[in-house]
Order: sequence, then structure tokens, then C-alpha cells
Amino acid sequence: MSDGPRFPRTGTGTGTGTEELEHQKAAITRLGHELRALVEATVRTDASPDTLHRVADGVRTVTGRLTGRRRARGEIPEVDEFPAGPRFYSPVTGAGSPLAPPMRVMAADDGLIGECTLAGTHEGPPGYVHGGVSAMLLDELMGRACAAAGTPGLTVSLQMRYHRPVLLETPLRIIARVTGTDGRKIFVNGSITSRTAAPDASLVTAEGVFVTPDPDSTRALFPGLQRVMARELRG
Ligand SMILES: CCCCCCCC/C=C\CCCCCCCC(=O)SCCNC(=O)CCNC(=O)[C@H](O)C(C)(C)COP(=O)(O)OP(=O)(O)OC[C@H]1O[C@@H](n2cnc3c(N)ncnc32)[C@H](O)[C@@H]1OP(=O)(O)O
Repeated sequence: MSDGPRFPRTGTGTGTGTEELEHQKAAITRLGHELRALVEATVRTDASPDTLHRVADGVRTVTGRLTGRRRARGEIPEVDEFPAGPRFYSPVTGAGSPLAPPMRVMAADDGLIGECTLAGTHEGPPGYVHGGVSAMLLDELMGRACAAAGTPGLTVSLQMRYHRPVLLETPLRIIARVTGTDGRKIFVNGSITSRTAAPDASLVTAEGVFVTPDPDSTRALFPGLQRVMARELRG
């Protein structure tokens, strides 16, 4: 993805080669895909208690195989491009996250477009998307739109309006557009529409204010980013 300013590539300090990184990304993506299928099957199944217990035992065994070093809080994974690029474990766009639909993100003339289809995993009212999930999709895309516009920021305000319920199992289009800035504040609009039924009717709209933290706050909030930049500067 190249929807924003060039920030240093993360995590090359250990000498991980490009090819190795690509293998890592492919494996992360594959496991994310399988886990997503497991989560969806879990929330849709009417299997017997016996089966559920057996599956729970199996999953516990599999979880035990994901051993080795665990990333520290705030440590930016080697495969990520932060803050403007893909994050492999984002709960919205991360190919490796079983929580993520995942939403695909594309650059548009005046912002970003996201696409995804949600199912049982993200259900709120029966048959419809959970309102918090709609907010999560918009928050992420609006945040990414800030970074893509060259002004990365954190959400300080997100005002949601839910006009119509968002159907599950329906291809969705999410749009985010920076409408203006004032100092470190960035104003962003977003919407969710169905890509098939009435694509012009906004189902959900959002207005957000994002703030670029000042350099001191950035250092305090993201020590992982600091380490990446220091490493890049050292070459
Ligand atoms: C190279 C640098 C990179 C840095 C950052 C990039 C990260 C991006 C990462 C990835 C991108 C893609 C992924 C996106 C993911 C989705 C986005 C999220 O989930 S973000 C998580 C939820 N949000 C928070 O956790 C914020 C918590 N808030 C804070 O930590 C602070 O508020 C902070 C650091 C953001 C700002 O604090 P202050 O002390 O620097 O700024 P003050 O002075 O309070 O406010 C600045 C201006 O903003 C206004 N403001 C503050 N809160 C407001 C509000 N609620 N509504 C309207 N305006 C507000 C103030 O009135 C002020 O305006 P006046 O300069 O006086 O005109």
C-alpha cells in the first residue's frame, strides 16, 4: 500500500531480509485467514456440547504451539509500516488478525476507500452489523486518511450517525476524507454504504477530529516508533 508519506520501514535492525519478510507476511496472512474461518464457524455453529468441548481442547493445544518470544507492548512488528502503511494485526485491516474482516484500503482522489463484507463475527442486531464495529471501521479508515494526507493523528472525537442498519453478508464501501486542518487538529468525514443495494444512500456517517501529538507526546506515546527511527538513522 502506498497511500501516504514515506515513514521508515520497521524492524530491519535484526537484518531480516526482504524475502524472509515476505514469507513471514504470507504465513501471517494464511493463519489470519484460517483463524477468521474458525471464529466465524464458532459463532455460527449449532454443534453439540461434546463437539464444542473437543474443539476447545484442540484449540488449546494449537494455541500452545504459538510459543517463542512474545512482542512487548507497543513494539512495532517487523512486517508493519507505521503509521501510514499496513499493520498486520490491526483489528480492522490486519491480514493476520482474526478480528479484522479484513477491510481492504485503496487510495481515492480525495481520501481513502475501504471495502469489506461482514458476517456473524461482527453481528449486533440479528442480521445486521454491530454499531461499534461500524464505528471501528470508520475510525480506522479516517485515521488512515489523516496519515495518507501527511498528517497522522489520533482520534479525539468521533461523532457517529446511524441512518439505516448495515446488512451482514453484503459488500460494503467505507469512505474517509480529510476536510480541513487547524493547527494539529484534522477534520475528517466518513460514511458506510452498501456496494450493491442503494449505493448512494449512506447507512452510517461520521465526523471526526484527529490530533497530531506534539513531538514530546509522540515520543512518550510511541517509544517503538522512536526506536525504529533511531535505527533507520543509524543505517
Ligand atoms: C509521526 C507521528 C505519528 C503519531 C501518531 C499517529 C498515530 C496513528 C496510528 C495509526 C494510523 C492508522 C490507524 C488509525 C487507528 C484509529 C485511530 C485510533 O484509534 S486513535 C486511538 C484513540 N485515541 C486516543 O487514544 C487519543 C487520546 N488522546 C490523547 O492522547 C491526546 O488527546 C492527544 C495526544 C491526541 C492530544 O493531546 P495534546 O495534549 O497534544 O493536545 P490538546 O492540547 O489536548 O489538544 C489539541 C487540540 O485538539 C483539541 N481537542 C482535543 N480534544 C478534542 C475533542 N474531543 N474534540 C475537539 N477538539 C479537541 C484541543 O482543543 C486543541 O485544540 P486547540 O489547539 O486548542 O485549537
